[in-house]
Amino acid sequence: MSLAQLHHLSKTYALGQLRVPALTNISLQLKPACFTVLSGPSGSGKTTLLNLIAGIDRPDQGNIEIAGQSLQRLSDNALTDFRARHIGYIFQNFNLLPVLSAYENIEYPLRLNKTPPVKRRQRVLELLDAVGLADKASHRPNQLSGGQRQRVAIARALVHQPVLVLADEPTANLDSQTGAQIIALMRELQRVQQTAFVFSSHDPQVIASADHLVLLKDGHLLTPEPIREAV
Ligand SMILES: Nc1ncnc2c1ncn2[C@@H]1O[C@H](COP(=O)(O)OP(=O)(O)OP(=O)(O)O)[C@@H](O)[C@H]1O
Repeated sequence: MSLAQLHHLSKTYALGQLRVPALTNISLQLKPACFTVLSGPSGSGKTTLLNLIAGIDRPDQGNIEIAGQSLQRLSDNALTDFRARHIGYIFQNFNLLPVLSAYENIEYPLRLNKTPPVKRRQRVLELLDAVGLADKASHRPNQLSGGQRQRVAIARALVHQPVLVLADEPTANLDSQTGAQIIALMRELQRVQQTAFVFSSHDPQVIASADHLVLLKDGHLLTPEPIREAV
């Protein structure tokens, strides 16, 4: 079974008169509850591909289907709504709201999708506990370490029970020990919540944890490794 299918995606950026081809003819299947890592040299198109899968940007050619929904067919508003309901995104710099506490940052997507207060509270407390931050609920981002901020970002990405969580270089701003803890945490959440994760990364620790390694070079897909069974 496939969770997401990418069909012949291409994307070119315009930079003044210059055209920069970022992705060329990418076709790929993403399996449910699987750890997929996009790797490749700087500028190979990893972030561009993540942004297309997330529906943050649209391809020039090709189509993406996630859980049976063709993203191409959705209007901009419907795409935003689809993203809010089905996709979680962990940004490289975490993108937490500085004036909100850890609790409020995690709760934010549930406020947006109008989850009733009692359910919101239950789910936020569950996630705070799952990422080991139950005692830091009232801390603001500037009162947390880098690894703790990353945990808040992970909890926020998972709180609305998306089918797919995307992360751009999830360990890039962490020391290697904290990075290893974050990978182990995401593995555990993947197992418990049955969510699929797709990361972009150069980090050998992240690459070693992949069920499915996808290599990009100059916007082209190199032959992917066979998919290992998800644990
Ligand atoms: N907004 C943009 N305008 C013009 N060119 C862009 C833009 N964003 C990315 N590019 C170009 O598209 C190509 C792919 O960029 P992308 O950021 O997807 O690569 P990446 O593999 O994520 O790189 P890195 O590992 O350095 O983050 C690069 O040549 C980059 O310079």
